[in-house]
Amino acid sequence: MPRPLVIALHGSEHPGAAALADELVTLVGAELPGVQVSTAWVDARARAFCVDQLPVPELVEGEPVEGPIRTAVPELVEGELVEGPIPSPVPELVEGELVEGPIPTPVPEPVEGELVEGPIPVPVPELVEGEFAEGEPVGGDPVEGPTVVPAFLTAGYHVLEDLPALVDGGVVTGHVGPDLLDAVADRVTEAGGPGDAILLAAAGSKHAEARAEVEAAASELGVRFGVPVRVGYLYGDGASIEAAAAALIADGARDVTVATYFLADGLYTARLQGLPVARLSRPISAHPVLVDAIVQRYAHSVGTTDPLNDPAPLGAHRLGFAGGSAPSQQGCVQPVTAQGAEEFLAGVPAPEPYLLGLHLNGRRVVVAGAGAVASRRIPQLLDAGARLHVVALAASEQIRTWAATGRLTWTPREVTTADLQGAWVVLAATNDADANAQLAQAAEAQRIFCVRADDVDAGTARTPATGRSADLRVGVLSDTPNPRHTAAARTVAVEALDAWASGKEQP
Ligand SMILES: C[C@@]1(CC(=O)O)c2cc3[nH]c(cc4nc(cc5[nH]c(cc(n2)[C@H]1CCC(=O)O)[C@@](C)(CC(=O)O)[C@@H]5CCC(=O)O)C(CC(=O)O)=C4CCC(=O)O)c(CCC(=O)O)c3CC(=O)O
Ligand SMILES: NC(=O)C1=CN([C@@H]2O[C@H](COP(=O)(O)OP(=O)(O)OC[C@H]3O[C@@H](n4cnc5c(N)ncnc54)[C@H](O)[C@@H]3O)[C@@H](O)[C@H]2O)C=CC1
Repeated sequence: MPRPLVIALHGSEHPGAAALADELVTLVGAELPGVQVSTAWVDARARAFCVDQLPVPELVEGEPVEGPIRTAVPELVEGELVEGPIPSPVPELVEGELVEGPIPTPVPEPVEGELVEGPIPVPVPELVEGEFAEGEPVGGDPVEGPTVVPAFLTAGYHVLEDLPALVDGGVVTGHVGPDLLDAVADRVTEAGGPGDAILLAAAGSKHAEARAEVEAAASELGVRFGVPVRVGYLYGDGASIEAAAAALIADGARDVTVATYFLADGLYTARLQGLPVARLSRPISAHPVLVDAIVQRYAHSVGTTDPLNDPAPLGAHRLGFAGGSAPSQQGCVQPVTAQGAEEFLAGVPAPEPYLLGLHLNGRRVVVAGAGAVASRRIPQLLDAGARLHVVALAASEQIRTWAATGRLTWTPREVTTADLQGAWVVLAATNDADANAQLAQAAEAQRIFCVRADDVDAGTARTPATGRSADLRVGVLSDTPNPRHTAAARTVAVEALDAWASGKEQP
């Protein structure tokens, strides 16, 4: 029974918000066959408007949600597209009983009036004020509660306080914002930008950390497009959008593109129309990058055995550009140059790796590739208690066995930088140098240590030969990486320590 997915959106009285919710349910649902996907709006007044069509006061960020969170799942009719945000009760299904009324997806080919066979999917949850309903599937395993993916650009009030307080018995993943720069950049290009400067238009927040996320997005956009970028806020502290536009113009910009840092059109984006700029990019909307970010977070959450204790879900993790042209200083450790080698040979001491014992118990470690190298290193990571996520096109028999017995998760597909979400360490051990390079670069940007199996100097860590003697752990690296020499030295060290220990024990 796959865990249901709830995509949490801010919500707005503007029809753009409901349209986005519908599109996301369709597009994300298509990526996650068999998973019940719904949306929920966090903002109470926006929801009230959409559900009841009542006028609402202007939205004010930072106010608690009152009343129930409602999913935007409308009455479900088999064979018809979901339209509109109005929820309606869906009958509970009982195995062996006649199905009456509308049939909730994803019942496999349900026919009204016929007996339901096989496992019964959890019904669309009946909503309880202040929490998500917990469904008990009839005759199946208990459902652990939904995975809630906050479709928010920054971790401000709603993501950090509001949403976690509302979710009971499920898991809230990290917000999607850190993954969406590619989508924002696409929208800028699509609009004919960037021109000679970019004005990044964001909602704003009272949380300084949330504003820092926007500033970081701005600087990454600047790197990508090579033009000045300023942030302008439509709400909250920080420079207003009008002030930021004026500042860009005062700096000489004459061909400004507004990069709209919103998921959908809403109350705020209307204000962008009056700005003295050359062009506006459209909101991110249902960009494939957003769909992928939601799918990835869901996939990670169901891959965890202990989701509520997962150190990752609420974290904000900035991802680099997937396939983008980041500058070299954002990449990994500089490759060894001819000059570097000469210096080394001339006796200039080279910086050496710092040996550290990592406590990985319960921490997410991502392994890209599942061949010989991954298979050799995974046992030590399992011994350390790491929560292992393997992403690889094909996996060794050993790794498939570990996956089958729940020791780790294996996702059989190409690795992407989004897989780094929540990781503390990544092993780039595919035999695809480009994939390894992209991972290493994105890991560098997020300060996740990365071992590159195919190019030690392009990673930020390397793997020692390890061994144990009684209560001692031995790790050996060599100044010039040399696995055989290193492994042999490890064996010598372990034997010497064993002899030393047995010598001490003798009277
Ligand atoms: C730089 C380093 C970076 C990193 O961390 O990945 C790295 C890099 C490379 N290894 C290569 C080959 C092999 N490495 C092994 C074995 C080990 N390799 C390990 C560490 C390191 N390997 C890091 C250096 C640590 C240091 O010395 O300071 C050990 C110690 C730890 C571990 O991996 O668990 C482990 C001993 C395990 C044990 O016995 O306990 C075998 C043997 C086998 O596979 O059975 C082979 C193949 C057969 C052979 O050649 O002997 C290649 C060539 C690839 C190619 O040809 O394309 C590269 C790439 C390159 O050199 O650039
Ligand atoms: N550091 C070390 O000790 C060693 C490093 N190497 C290097 O490490 C790399 C891996 O070596 P092996 O494990 O022996 O290779 P392998 O061929 O046994 O396994 C490669 C794995 O990468 C996966 N893969 C390939 N492209 C992928 C992509 N885009 N996304 C996700 N998965 C992908 C494959 O499905 C497979 O699981 C090689 O490039 C090799 O040069 C090789 C031997 C030892």
